Amino acid sequence: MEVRARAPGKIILTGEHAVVHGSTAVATSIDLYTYVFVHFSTPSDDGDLLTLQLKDTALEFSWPISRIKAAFLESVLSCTPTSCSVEVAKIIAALVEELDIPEAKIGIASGVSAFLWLYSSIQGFKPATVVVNSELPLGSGLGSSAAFCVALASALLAYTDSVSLDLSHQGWLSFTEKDLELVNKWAFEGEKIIHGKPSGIDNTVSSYGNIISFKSGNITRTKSTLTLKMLITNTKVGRNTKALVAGVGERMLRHPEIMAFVFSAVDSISKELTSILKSPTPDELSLTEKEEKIEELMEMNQGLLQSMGVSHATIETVLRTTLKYKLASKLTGAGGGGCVLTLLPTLLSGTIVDKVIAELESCGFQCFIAGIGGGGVEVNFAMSS
Ligand SMILES: Nc1ncnc2c1ncn2[C@@H]1O[C@H](COP(=O)(O)OP(=O)(O)O)[C@@H](O)[C@H]1O
Ligand SMILES: C[C@@](O)(CCOP(=O)(O)O)CC(=O)O
Ligand SMILES: [Mg+2]
Repeated sequence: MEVRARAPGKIILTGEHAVVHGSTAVATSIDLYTYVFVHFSTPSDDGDLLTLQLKDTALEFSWPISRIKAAFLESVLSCTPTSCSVEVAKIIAALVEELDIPEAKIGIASGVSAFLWLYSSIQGFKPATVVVNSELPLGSGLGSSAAFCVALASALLAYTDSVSLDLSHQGWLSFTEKDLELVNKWAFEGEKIIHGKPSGIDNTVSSYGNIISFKSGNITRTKSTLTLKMLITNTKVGRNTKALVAGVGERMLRHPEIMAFVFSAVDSISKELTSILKSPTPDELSLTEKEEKIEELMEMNQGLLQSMGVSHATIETVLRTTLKYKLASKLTGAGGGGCVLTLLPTLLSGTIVDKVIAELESCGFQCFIAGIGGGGVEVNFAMSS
């Protein structure tokens, strides 16, 4: 029995961090995917191992099923999405500790922990080989952690009675709305292990795709009347979402009144963006006006993110560089390095785009334009690894 799942990454247009504290955020899927392939062992297969191959980091881990059973003491198998208890988190941490992950790749430990929780909760103690690879840069603000959890939850649920999928379907297949809700809830449990306190926006966009407005777990799908073109610049400065989210939480505790105003301003920015995206765009003039308004909202959001303490010297360099070409930018995701978005207005000449990309790349950054607003997670029963 084999299945492959693919889940998209995302960009947050407005509202990161503030969304963790109850503000509205607007995000959209991008056409870069994380793939999870699962081969469930059959009696004819040799061995009794659970193997995890992480292609992006060239790491492979194997556990004898007996070792996992002995560590967990009792089954955590569950039909409904469940949070990892403190006791089980300790057991998983001990299993991960034994792996001796090299210090340079230690960020992967949280992903392996999320894997162990999702695997044992959805599949129990069964031998299998799980292979993960991604088109997304890891830890850069494009939601690789959520895409990992969504693809993993989807592949692990695919053959269970909890979802209804046509197993004879050839090619990529979507889940029903009800099944997507289940996938999304399981993925959120994985994100909790990786992020500590996720808002849930990343796993929701990765599950459902498209453009969404998200506030305190409530999702509004937004049908945009304009096609946004965003340049994504990866500063290549690695960072960790969990630490950045915790940092904003601490600033909130130190300055509750001020931060409440900051979060409320972000909420208004996201609401205004949603209404701009939804309103009709009858002609070129209104398109230009809308793009100018979006640029202003992005600049204001960036200022507020700076006040939350999540910008970075490299992000400021991208902002300064794009401003020379009269282009507006903001960080996307957790910040502290990672990726920056620059709106490329529809009427902007290709020469300017080429020039700005060349200047950003001369600073050592990596630029790309991803397709945005595509569909969410899908599974495929016909593709081998
Ligand atoms: N393809 C992958 N393989 C292994 N672990 C992954 C993969 N994608 C994400 N992860 C896990 O997610 C972490 C990155 O998540 P995070 O800091 O939230 O950044 P982002 O979600 O913006 O990429 C990685 O350090 C790792 O633990
Ligand atoms: C900072 C935050 O708003 C987004 C984090 O996104 P990413 O992991 O940096 O891709 C956190 C969250 O919403 O859970
Ligand atoms: Mg993440």
